[in-house]
Amino acid sequence: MHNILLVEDDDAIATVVSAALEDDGYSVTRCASILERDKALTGQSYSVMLTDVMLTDGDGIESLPEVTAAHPAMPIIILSAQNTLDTAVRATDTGAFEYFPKPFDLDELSRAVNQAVGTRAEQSPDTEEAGGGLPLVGRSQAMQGVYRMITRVLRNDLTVLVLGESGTGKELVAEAIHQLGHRKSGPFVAVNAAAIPSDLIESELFGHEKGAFTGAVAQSIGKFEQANGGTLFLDEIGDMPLDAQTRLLRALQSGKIRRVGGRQEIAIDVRIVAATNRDLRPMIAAGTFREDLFYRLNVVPIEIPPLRQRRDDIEALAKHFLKVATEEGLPARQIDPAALNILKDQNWPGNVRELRNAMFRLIVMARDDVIEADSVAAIIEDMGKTVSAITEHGFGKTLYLWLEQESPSPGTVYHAATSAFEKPLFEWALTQKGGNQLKAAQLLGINRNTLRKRITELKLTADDYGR
Ligand SMILES: Nc1ncnc2c1ncn2[C@@H]1O[C@H](COP(=O)(O)OP(=O)(O)OP(=O)(O)O)[C@@H](O)[C@H]1O
Repeated sequence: MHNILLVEDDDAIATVVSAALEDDGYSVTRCASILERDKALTGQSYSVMLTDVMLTDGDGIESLPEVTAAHPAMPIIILSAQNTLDTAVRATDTGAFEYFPKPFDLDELSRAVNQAVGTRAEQSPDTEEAGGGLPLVGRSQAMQGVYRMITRVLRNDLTVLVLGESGTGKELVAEAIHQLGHRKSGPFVAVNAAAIPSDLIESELFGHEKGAFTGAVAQSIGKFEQANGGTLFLDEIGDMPLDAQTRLLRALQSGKIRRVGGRQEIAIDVRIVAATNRDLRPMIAAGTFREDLFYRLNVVPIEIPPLRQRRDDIEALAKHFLKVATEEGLPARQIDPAALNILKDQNWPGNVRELRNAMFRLIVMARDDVIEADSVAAIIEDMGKTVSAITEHGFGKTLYLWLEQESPSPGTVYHAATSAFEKPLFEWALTQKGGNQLKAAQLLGINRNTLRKRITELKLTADDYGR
């Protein structure tokens, strides 16, 4: 059962609030002063703390930084009769989860408590989840900040822009906003602007009517319409071509879309969450990203710090991935503390995704049940070689390393090496061109028949890249 700490010196309010919370199935510990609060907090943990601001023995906000430092995972909800901007700002500055000016609506307060309990990091020593089984692991101060921002957008439809390096968990945050928010019964639809050929983006977003362009053999419903009533996640927004940006802006401004080749305007009801790993400001300056679209999207920015700035999360994440791997059918493994320490020392340029991949590799390679420090050191060295080879020595040196590692048998070296680089190259070109071999060949600057022949030899299926 969740225990709520209620710090309120007005007896009437305290009685009404605790009755409402008890009705919701919580147990409530009441106190009427800062002194009592501090006593109640000693050696005890609570799922949520609700606190008044003006208490008989002082200011309830002033001493919050100490409370947060001692109980970083406990969301704090501030109840205040001083409805000034200053109190709201001070409350927000202390990192409070929510701020309720008095008089407040009890139903709203109880919803906020439910959400705070759901979003709170679990106290399990191994992994923590941000409510509803969502695998957002990590209890660092930095992630607490991210969770708090998430909770601020759950009960509204404000547009969110999730920022962070590649692999930091932007898509997971978008999913959390959807699944914990009031649109959770609607669809969650994701579009990756970087993965769609630029001439298809508009049709992908807005759909098209039959015959709208060559190849439009049937009517198609776009992502906006698919996401109706739910959330549309626009990933890699910085990679969207300018004309698509213009149409997107128009749709966001008017709340209506028009299918490509269509006449009718269709009203849409979607919450937008956009994400990018690019710095959009220089792109605005360079004219490759529309400034007005940026302001439309950047209503609530949520920035996820890179993993190297929240090393406290590495252990929980590593253990979480051991569990995920077992759920996916891989053997159960433990990790040695010395091995964990090596993981904690790394810089992880590919962030959580890179750590996840490293953990899966370690699980597959481990000789016994425990992942030891020497295996971690070996794969770190390996990963380091690839990254530094590419950044420091370029492609040629990377190829040398590849040859050293693979040592193809004599007489097959040329064939092995060209196949090794042709395969990802062709996959990339086909993805860029939606599986269209002619366009992929034009992009590469090679003959279409050569491409077709090599696709067969390399056992690639062009259709896999079409949409
Ligand atoms: N806090 C986290 N807890 C658990 N798993 C995480 C967390 N953050 C990221 N991951 C995992 O790391 C991987 C990358 O996350 P995700 O795809 O959300 O990153 P991203 O920032 O959207 O990346 P990109 O910019 O490359 O699209 C996924 O497998 C995701 O499940």
